[in-house]
Amino acid sequence: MTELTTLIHDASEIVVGPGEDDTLEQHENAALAVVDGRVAAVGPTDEITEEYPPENATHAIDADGRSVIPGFVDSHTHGLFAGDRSDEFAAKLRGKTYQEILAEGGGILRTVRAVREASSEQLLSNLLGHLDTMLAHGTTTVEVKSGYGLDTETELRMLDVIRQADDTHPVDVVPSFMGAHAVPEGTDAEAYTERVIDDQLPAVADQGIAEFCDVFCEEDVFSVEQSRSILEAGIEYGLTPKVHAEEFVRLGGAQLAADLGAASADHLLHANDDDRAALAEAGVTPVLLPGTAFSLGAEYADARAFLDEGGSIAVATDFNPNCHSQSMGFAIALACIGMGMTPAEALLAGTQGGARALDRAGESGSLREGMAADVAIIDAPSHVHVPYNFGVNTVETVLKDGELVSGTEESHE
Ligand SMILES: N=CN[C@@H](CCC(=O)O)C(=O)O
Ligand SMILES: [Zn+2]
Repeated sequence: MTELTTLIHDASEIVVGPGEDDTLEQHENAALAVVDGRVAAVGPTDEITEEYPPENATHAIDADGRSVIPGFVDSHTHGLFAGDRSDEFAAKLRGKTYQEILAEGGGILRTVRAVREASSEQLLSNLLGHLDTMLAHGTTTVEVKSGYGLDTETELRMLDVIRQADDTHPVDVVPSFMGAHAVPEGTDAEAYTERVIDDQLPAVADQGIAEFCDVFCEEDVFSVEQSRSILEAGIEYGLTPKVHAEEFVRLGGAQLAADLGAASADHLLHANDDDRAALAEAGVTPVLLPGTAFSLGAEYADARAFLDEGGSIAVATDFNPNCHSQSMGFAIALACIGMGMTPAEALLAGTQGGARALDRAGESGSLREGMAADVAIIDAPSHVHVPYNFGVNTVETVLKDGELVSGTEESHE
């Protein structure tokens, strides 16, 4: 006999996921039953509690008029790093550009120096701290990239730390190899591309510690041809491609992502209609990162044009030393206020869309029957309060696989 572990009841609403025509499917005055870490039933409280009485539950949570949503799936972060680049934030405000800082050996290259010097223990402690913050803000699955090592030893060390974090922290951590995040000092893009393909990728594949392979396809970083050769080599090793595309200029990364059938193309600030059509046609999830545009003072990606293509899009934090926010709630607020998405569209993009970008749409990002019971309870009666309360964490309680992992039980007894 299966064991009922958790019952959430008397929620003002439970957001299940995308409904017909990509609207929001939700139940009002709702309950959700969890068996063995999975959603067993979701619907009106009176119906669900008839089948699953609260007194039989191992753990009953009275949501008491609050909104219940799927845990956020943050599908693009560089959340493992060391050092402090807050002075670059100030320099950018005085007019320095991101590319100027990188060309002077700052930016990514500065974080590379700090990561190479940091011990694995220090790196793990940094990442676990960020995961705690993410979890408290409702994120239950997060992608973390390597890419601050730029040599085989440090890239492997980063991926090993990401694996350890996944093993020890309640948040699911999805590892992406990004040896091609920048060209390290003392070499050029062409020579370094060969090192990524000949040295780093075989070692990463040998350890089996990455799921995706990502490339910064950008002017003065990696060309479309170099990006293609890295991602094709990654595919040979079983790594699914992702592309940082059209962030500062329109170079062709989106078309490359479409050609390769990548899981996602990310940033896309300068993508045009042809790029959007190609991504939709190829089923590549566009991942929009409004926090990056916000922190760079750049123009936002054209979310409405992506939505008009009809496919699902993702919104993620891009948490990294240049975009220092772990909060999906804030990214969703920016998606609404900066990119004109509706709260429902932005919420779907931060849950189901993120899961698609990580090839996990059948596992997380919605609260349909059979999905992982990854749940955030909002301290407000509607999911609209997530972006409406921008800059404020509205997440009160988080469950991962049906287990309470953040927030207090007392508040719901
Ligand atoms: N654009 C490239 N990479 C990161 C920034 C990483 C950094 O500046 O450390 C991004 O996605 O925004
Ligand atoms: Zn990135």
